[in-house]
Amino acid sequence: MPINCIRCEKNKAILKRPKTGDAMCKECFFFVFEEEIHKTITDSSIFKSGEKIGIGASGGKDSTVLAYVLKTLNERHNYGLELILISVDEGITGYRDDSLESVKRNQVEYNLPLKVVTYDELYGWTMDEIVKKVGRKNNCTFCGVFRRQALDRGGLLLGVNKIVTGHNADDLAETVLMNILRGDIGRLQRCTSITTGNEGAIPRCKPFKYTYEKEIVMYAYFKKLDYFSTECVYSPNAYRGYARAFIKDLEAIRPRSIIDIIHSGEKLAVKKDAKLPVQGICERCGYISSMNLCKACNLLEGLNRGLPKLGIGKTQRLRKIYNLSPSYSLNSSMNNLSLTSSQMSLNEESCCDRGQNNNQSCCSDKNVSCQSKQTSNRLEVIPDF
Ligand SMILES: Nc1ncnc2c1ncn2[C@@H]1O[C@H](COP(=O)(O)OP(=O)(O)OP(=O)(O)O)[C@@H](O)[C@H]1O
Repeated sequence: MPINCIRCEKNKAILKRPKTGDAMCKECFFFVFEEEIHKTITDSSIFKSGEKIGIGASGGKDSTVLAYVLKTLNERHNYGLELILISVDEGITGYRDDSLESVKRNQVEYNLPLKVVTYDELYGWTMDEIVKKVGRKNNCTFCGVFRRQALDRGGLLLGVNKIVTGHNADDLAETVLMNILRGDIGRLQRCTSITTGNEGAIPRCKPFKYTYEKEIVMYAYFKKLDYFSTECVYSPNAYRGYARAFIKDLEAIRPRSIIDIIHSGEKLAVKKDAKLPVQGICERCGYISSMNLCKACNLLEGLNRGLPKLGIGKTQRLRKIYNLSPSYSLNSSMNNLSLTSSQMSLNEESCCDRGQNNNQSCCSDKNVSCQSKQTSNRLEVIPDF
């Protein structure tokens, strides 16, 4: 016998909410799904009116739904935000080129500006080329490190105040679990925060922190959103895959498990005297780093020197073996970061526009290009945006 929607009590229920098991009609599901995200946003005061927000848009389901829902909520609740899509093209043939086509269609559909930054322009390497060099085993390390930085670089070029990503509750629960398994208390402490990166780079926010992946898929399906759903052609992160499978098993028995793991992660406190990595900046490119050289610079140096394993694993030890000093000057595209697609040079943007503390003196005029050689390859971090 058909049952009625638990919320409106009028329409026929056509779905069962994965998160709660509630039987609902389509319209009520859309509304509660969106309003739960609105509550997450307002409870944690993620945004301030007038801010420019970059949406990390990969063309996948999470970021497509994120763009659609943020646009909806921005209009419905008058957030007063300027929304921009930022896509990173890692240079993965048969994967990112196709997913970027979805982003471009959504850009038109949602009437939002789009900025695409590419690994090729930023680092002088595409992922296809990197995989040829390093093989399939460690390529996810390169991709993850470069993507994180590339999104920040795109955000800096556009002058965004924050970047939002489509990381969802399942992703967070996996990350909590992985950090526990690795005993990584530094990351464990940070990973459940809805906003990260306040200490240096552009703050990153996760409005889907409590949103279940299954509900995102359901929402995208019933809204008929245009997204790309193929897995990356290069080997997936195996370790995360096991954590994911374990969490899916737990969810099947008890859907609350996902939220419970996130809440446990939030409640885990780190002893005051525990030694945590100290956040500084990379002495080569200026990006946030707890070491002299950031991970991206290490990986890039390895690639450019024909030592692709240099940045993987125990970097410091490998640098000693290869007798490499952190101040070695890298003659690569990192030293001349210039985004041809926008005709904007990071060199100018970074040292002139953003006023990083230790570069304050390099120039004060917003429109003047700073010629300082020393700072020319620095990615500006924004201590207080
Ligand atoms: N190439 C990219 N360009 C811009 N943003 C990206 C890119 N890849 C990932 N992101 C951002 O990081 C989030 C998490 O990425 P992840 O690789 O885990 O993919 P996912 O969980 O499949 O998400 P999606 O379904 O949006 O692709 C995405 O939702 C998106 O906001």
